[in-house]
Amino acid sequence: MAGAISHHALASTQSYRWSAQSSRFEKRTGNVRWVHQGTRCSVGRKLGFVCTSGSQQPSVVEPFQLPSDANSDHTPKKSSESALILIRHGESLWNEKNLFTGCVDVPLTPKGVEEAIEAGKRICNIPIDMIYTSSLIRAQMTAMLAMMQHRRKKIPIIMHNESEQAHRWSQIYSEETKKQSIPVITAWQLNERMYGELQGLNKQETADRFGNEQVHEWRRSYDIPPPNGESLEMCAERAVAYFKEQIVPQLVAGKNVMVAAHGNSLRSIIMHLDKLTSQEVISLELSTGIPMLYIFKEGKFIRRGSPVGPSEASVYAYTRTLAKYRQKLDSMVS
Ligand SMILES: O=C(O)[C@@H](CO)OP(=O)(O)O
Repeated sequence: MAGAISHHALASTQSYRWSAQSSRFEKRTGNVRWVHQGTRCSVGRKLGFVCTSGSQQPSVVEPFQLPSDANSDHTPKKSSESALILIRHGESLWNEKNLFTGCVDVPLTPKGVEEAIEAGKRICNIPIDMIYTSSLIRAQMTAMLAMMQHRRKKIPIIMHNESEQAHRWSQIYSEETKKQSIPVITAWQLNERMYGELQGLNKQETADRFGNEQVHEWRRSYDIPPPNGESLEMCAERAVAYFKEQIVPQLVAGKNVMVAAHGNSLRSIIMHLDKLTSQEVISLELSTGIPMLYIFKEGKFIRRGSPVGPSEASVYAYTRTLAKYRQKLDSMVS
């Protein structure tokens, strides 16, 4: 039953608890709100995650092959279980100015840099084998800054496959060095939705001009595109297709993957993972710089919220492998 759920999460250092009495998550912090409806939790504004039913309570699952040494490479396992971390980039300069950004390539603000570093601290105990980012610098900065916090200290390295020459010129000729690195794949398919003629316009001024309702429809509806831009549905056609074709096979192979992308490209992926309807996705909002963890197990994605901090126990108890990996890291330090 839904009342059995107790999840920790999300957008701040506080934890949130499911209340059986009120049938909803009761705490609200900053711009995060959770609303529960029925056994499948839906989505309030600034969603941290969609909660799960009682059958998906945090659990320690059967072990599979553990990394024998956390200092060694995190060898992908023949397992049906792996971790997926989704993270929206930290605040960008145009988020700060409240401008429609879409595919315009703007960097993070100092606050966005802080958010990325903070996000990295939260996931610093989770082994990551591969990173996918969009082709936009705000997502790439976020991924890199977050990885700088990882306790394992592997180096994220961007794979340059844009031409045969770029690929050849970036070869690494040391297996040992390769083992100490994490491949970063950049893909335009994970870019923010193209906002068309709204790109560069102020969101408030646009709402004043066209009305709140119209602008909300452009920003959050599933199938209504902004003028000459992409609807969420159009964005999903490329982002979800890429996710299924390129990222899922890595998870199936037992690799742990981080995806650093954007509000709307991630909304479309979360809509797919959580099987949200086109109505439900309207109220799905993602905060900047908040990592969300899914466990991929036996072909299913199980939402596990966000590590509140590096020392939080619950996320690492979701699978025995994550717990063991963290123990190894702890023992290396002590
Ligand atoms: O401007 C954008 O590109 C996006 C994300 O910042 O805005 P919105 O939240 O309105 O989809």
